Amino acid sequence: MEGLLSVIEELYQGKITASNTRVKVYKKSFKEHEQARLIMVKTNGIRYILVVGKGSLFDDLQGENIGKGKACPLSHENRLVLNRYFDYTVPRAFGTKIATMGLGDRLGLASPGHIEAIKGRLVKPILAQQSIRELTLTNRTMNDMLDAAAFAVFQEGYEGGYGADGDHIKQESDIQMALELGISMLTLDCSDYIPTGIGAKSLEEVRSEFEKYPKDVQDYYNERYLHQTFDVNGVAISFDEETLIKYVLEYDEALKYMVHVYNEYISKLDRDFDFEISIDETETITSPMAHFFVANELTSKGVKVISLAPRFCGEFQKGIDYIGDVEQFERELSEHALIAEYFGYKLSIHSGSDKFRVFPIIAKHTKGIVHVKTAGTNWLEAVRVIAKTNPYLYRRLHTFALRNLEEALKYYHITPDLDSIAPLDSVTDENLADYMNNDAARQVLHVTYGIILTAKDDNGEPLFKEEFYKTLDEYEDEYIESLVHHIGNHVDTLGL
Ligand SMILES: O=C(O)[C@@H](O)[C@@H](O)[C@H](O)C(=O)CO
Repeated sequence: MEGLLSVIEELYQGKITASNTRVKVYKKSFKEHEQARLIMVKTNGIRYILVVGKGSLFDDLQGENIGKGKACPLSHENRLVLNRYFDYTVPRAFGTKIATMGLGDRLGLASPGHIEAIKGRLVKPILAQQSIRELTLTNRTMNDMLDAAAFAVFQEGYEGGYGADGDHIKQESDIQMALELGISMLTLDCSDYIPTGIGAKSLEEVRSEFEKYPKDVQDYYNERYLHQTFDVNGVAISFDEETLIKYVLEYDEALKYMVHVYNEYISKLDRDFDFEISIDETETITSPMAHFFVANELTSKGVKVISLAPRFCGEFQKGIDYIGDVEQFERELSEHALIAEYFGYKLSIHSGSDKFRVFPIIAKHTKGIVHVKTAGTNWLEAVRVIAKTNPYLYRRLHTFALRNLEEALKYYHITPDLDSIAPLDSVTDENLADYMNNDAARQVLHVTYGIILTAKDDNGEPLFKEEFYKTLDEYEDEYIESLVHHIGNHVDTLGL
């Protein structure tokens, strides 16, 4: 609480000079509401909202009395108070008319940089975006994610609107929980309902599986798709028996789940909402025709999606550029984009971090109406700051990540060439950050975030987490700069 008294006094008098060197004042956060004045500050690495004045906002914010005001911690309860008084701190949906960018923040520290990076661009930020996998691996809750984003928005005085995505949710209990907590977007991960290997089966094999479906279901699909051609914004799509049956076997169960979730939860919401369907985290590549099939079924059942994430050809591995045939990608992407446009939703690009080779293609065909998810790359920028500012910590993280890679591979599919990672003892402290320019090192550090952040020493104390946070706190401006540069490059290359 050192030094807060003088800032509270200044706030009371309405002239913040921020001359107190023990307290960092986030001047952009200054707000007046009726007879209360607020500002965010940091002292000894801890942030507070200082409030002076009177009225219900002053009374509702909970904190310690200091002089003429209060120092309120960034608690969940105080976040809810901010949400009640300042609309811009509440996550909101964006619909289909503007591009959005998922800016996953595994540490709860990246949003100030993200806000700076997208300000004034043709894209809205989904600042709160964490998958159940990420929350589990980092031991965080959905509320931790929502609190961090709302406080960042307040800190930066950013009133342009932001979203909160319950990302890659599979279970109904998680859907319910996330909706109750106030997310504005849900990414329904249907991968558990999509069998793999269907594409490789013979017509006889798939036909005999299809024949096990009730007769009315078989008739339904045959009548809707066989012997017809669909004109999708100039692309002709028609299904032969084998293709149709394979799509039914691949997507029928997933479609049932999508319709169920939409009818049970999404359609009943009394607020605008961005509902995204994800069929990307599976080995089954979504051809444009399969995409059409899924979208056509959803539309006929009244399911309104704001975005849909197909599994594109090639590989969208975490934290590195696109792997695969770029020409084929462009051919297919152009059709995916036309299909999305035809059905009136945004194409969603998952694992969108660092896909610089294909961003111009995505920009060209989606024409600014797209959703791109990033997450791990924001964590990697944090690791870059650690490498530059705390070499000793970086060296320990690096060694630990390589030793524990096997464990992380249970959750992520990556194929790093480990031999291409220079031995740690051959790299000087000044050059440690270069590891963040090596694909294999990036991938290793990308997927081991959970293991690193939750590692404990023999006494059960955090092995890295506290020092990691402390370093980033000390170098918060460097982290902001890094993100502005890196996410700025993403946004530039995407033409947004
Ligand atoms: O790591 C995760 O679980 C998530 O960040 C991603 O799968 C996310 O959906 C994404 O695509 C970020 O690029």
